[in-house]
Amino acid sequence: MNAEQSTPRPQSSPYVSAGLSQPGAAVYPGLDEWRSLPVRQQPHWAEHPSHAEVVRELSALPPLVFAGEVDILRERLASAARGEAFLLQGGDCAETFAGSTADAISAKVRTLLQMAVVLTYAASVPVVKVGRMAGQFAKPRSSDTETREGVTLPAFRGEIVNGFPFTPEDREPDPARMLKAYHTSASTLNLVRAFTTGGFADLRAVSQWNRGFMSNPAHARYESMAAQIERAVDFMGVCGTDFEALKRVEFFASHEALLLDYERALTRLDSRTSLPYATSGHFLWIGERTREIDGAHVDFLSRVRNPIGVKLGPTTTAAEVTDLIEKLDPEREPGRLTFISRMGAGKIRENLPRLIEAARSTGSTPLWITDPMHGNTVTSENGYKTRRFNDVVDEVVGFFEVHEALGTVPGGLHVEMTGDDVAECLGGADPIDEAAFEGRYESLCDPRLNHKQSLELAFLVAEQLAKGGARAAKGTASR
Ligand SMILES: O=C[C@H](O)[C@H](O)COP(=O)(O)O
Ligand SMILES: C=C(OP(=O)(O)O)C(=O)O
Repeated sequence: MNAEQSTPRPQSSPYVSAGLSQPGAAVYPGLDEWRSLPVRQQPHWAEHPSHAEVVRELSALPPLVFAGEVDILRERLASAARGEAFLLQGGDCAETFAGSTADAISAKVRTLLQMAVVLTYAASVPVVKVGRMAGQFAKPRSSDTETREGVTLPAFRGEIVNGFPFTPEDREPDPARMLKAYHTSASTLNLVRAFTTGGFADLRAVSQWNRGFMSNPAHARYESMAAQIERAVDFMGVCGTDFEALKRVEFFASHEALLLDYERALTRLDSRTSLPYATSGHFLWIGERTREIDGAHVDFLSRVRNPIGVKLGPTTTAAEVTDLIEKLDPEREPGRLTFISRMGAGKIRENLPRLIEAARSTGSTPLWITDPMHGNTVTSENGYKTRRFNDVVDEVVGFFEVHEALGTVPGGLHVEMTGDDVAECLGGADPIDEAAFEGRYESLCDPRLNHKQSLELAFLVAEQLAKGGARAAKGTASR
């Protein structure tokens, strides 16, 4: 595990000490077991005067996603694990309440749809689209505190916990923020659902998704691909094809299941099966700092039916991988478990193979995806957290190389990105330099790819996928 983790601090809840589950929350055997385990990266707010009331209110609110949708995503992820689809997962490092505007959500969704079109068209592979959005409000931190000019305050842990401004009032964790996160997630999801089913995502509008974005090389390449797609669609129209299927896209929401008070309060029993689902998002992942096998996060997520991801950093051992499989996917259920490797460009080729081999030895076929962001964070000369686009690309290429060498499936990409024209990651075809950070660095935590860099990465991934597809086809032909 990571040396950055803070000390485990078992926490208690008034409900647990009373031997009760939260009023209104799903009651199911084992769902509260996590409360007796070491839990990392939580605010210490159980004694806050509004904590119990907020949890009670959250427990009574409607689910944000439905169990049936979650089951569909599990099936889609199973196809990706078999190599029949590719998972594209992306969004902000940390969503913000004020930043959850219609324009920002639209730009993010359009960018993801553009990336998906590039992957689908250039590599002939269906893309499972998952936003890192409508719930990505909690952040694990390397340190519990932050010091500026001799003043030490609690670290910013995402707007679901505390505020970003460096004042004692803002940095004080406030449970009422969980309600704000819930309502912001609900309005974001509402708009995403409208965008993806109400005509905005119609494939016949593929070139319109480019409108409003700054012109750049990836943009021009996209325009030319969009024109080809539109010609093909027109041709199909002339042939009498029914376009209903092109009008809407499936789009799922995901976030790191970090804040267990929130996740537990939003867990509901599915009316069809009476099984527990975390209804804060379709896909939830466990972060690199909270994936210890005997910890609260792994235990809690082992008990819900959602597809679960686990981040695997450079120190992950083969034994940790097999233990995670036994705990999170004992039935070896297709689509249940996704491993998100985030090794760093310099380490992936050496570290990933033994983890894949370990998983293979258990008879499990998890979905393997790459997060080429989190292992490649550096600090710029002018003091910003950043990532070099070339490192991101190198980690992606390493991921494909490792899977090709082992004959396994490189199943997806997980990126921190935005549809906005920010300057947070260095490089790209229309290069961002350090000076640009001064006016256009907006992330409250980690650096994101901007719209151009995201599109450029999609073209590069599509090339890798197309090469793999061509090799597979050749292999099949010669068999
Ligand atoms: O997004 C990931 C983590 O929350 C982030 O990298 C932690 O950053 P820190 O090391 O600045 O706390
Ligand atoms: C914290 C994150 O990543 P990791 O757990 O891989 O560090 C994240 O994806 O926001």
